[in-house]
Amino acid sequence: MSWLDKLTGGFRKTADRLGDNITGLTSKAALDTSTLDDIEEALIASDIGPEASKRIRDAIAARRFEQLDERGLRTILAEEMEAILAPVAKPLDIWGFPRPHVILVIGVNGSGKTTTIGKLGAWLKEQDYGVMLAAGDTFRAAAIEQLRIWGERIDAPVISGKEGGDAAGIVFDGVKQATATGIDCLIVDTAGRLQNKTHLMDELAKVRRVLGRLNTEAPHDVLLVLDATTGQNALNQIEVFRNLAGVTGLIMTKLDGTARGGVLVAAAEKYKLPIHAIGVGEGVNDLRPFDPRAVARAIAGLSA
Ligand SMILES: Nc1nc2c(ncn2[C@@H]2O[C@H](COP(=O)(O)OP(=O)(O)OP(=O)(O)O)[C@@H](O)[C@H]2O)c(=O)[nH]1
Repeated sequence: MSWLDKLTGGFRKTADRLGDNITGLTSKAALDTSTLDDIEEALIASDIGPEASKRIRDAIAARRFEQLDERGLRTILAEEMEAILAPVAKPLDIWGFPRPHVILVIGVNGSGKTTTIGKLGAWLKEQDYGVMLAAGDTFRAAAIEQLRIWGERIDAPVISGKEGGDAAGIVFDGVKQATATGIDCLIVDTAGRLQNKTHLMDELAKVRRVLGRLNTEAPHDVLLVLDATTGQNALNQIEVFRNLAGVTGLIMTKLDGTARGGVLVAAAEKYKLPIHAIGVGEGVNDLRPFDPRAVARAIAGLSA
């Protein structure tokens, strides 16, 4: 299956929800105010968020359509969602020296952090970059083990310690070893226990201090991994982690199998943070750079 087919398939449930919500809205003779209101409501009900939904409604109103059939409406929605998504689509750029480029990956437990790190590592390796992983989530032994398994799968070395060990120490070792062995990119897993925010903030601050001592530019990226199935809760997580850790970019995962993929558009409009990639499956090739046109058309239920 091509990646584009996979993308469209991944967004099927989201597109179905949007489709259900807009059904019948275009049968009226003219696109009047009440139809525009209904379209805005349908978008909000599709997790696209109040800000983006209002913006899309205003854009449709400004285009002064006499009438639209359903396919026409889907096309306009795709165009307007693309206009929101395009400014935040930003491929990860790991150029720059000195090496290694350090990516800190943050997010709540279960958001798909470890899987995303594995997939991201595989994607970078595909481009011939040397990749190393660091198991900075020392809170659970299972998390360390899971990262080791991903390391084996993608053939990347993994720096890890004991359960309950010092995350900053592991990151320190990671940078040292990555530097010594000429690794291009070090990807660091972190704990995501929001239950104890002070501890989490202290831990992330310590990791940053240690990194900064070794390389003033590091971490080069702080990527927040979000689980699309949590819908609006994903937006709350942006709010929390932005304040907690300083987020430089987003990766939205689990867009397959959820009807809540519209939250991607909501996040783009509300926070304007770069979106680097999206996850549409658990497999090693299921993370891809964020293509705003393809994603907007997939959400609108149009083939790419
Ligand atoms: N369908 C689907 N499942 C995913 C995706 N990304 C991750 N998962 C699954 O989501 C679950 C949680 O992913 P993890 O990578 O363990 O999440 P985590 O944030 O590291 O969680 P902890 O290890 O508890 O800290 C796993 O079963 C993954 O296989 C995705 O894009 N699509």
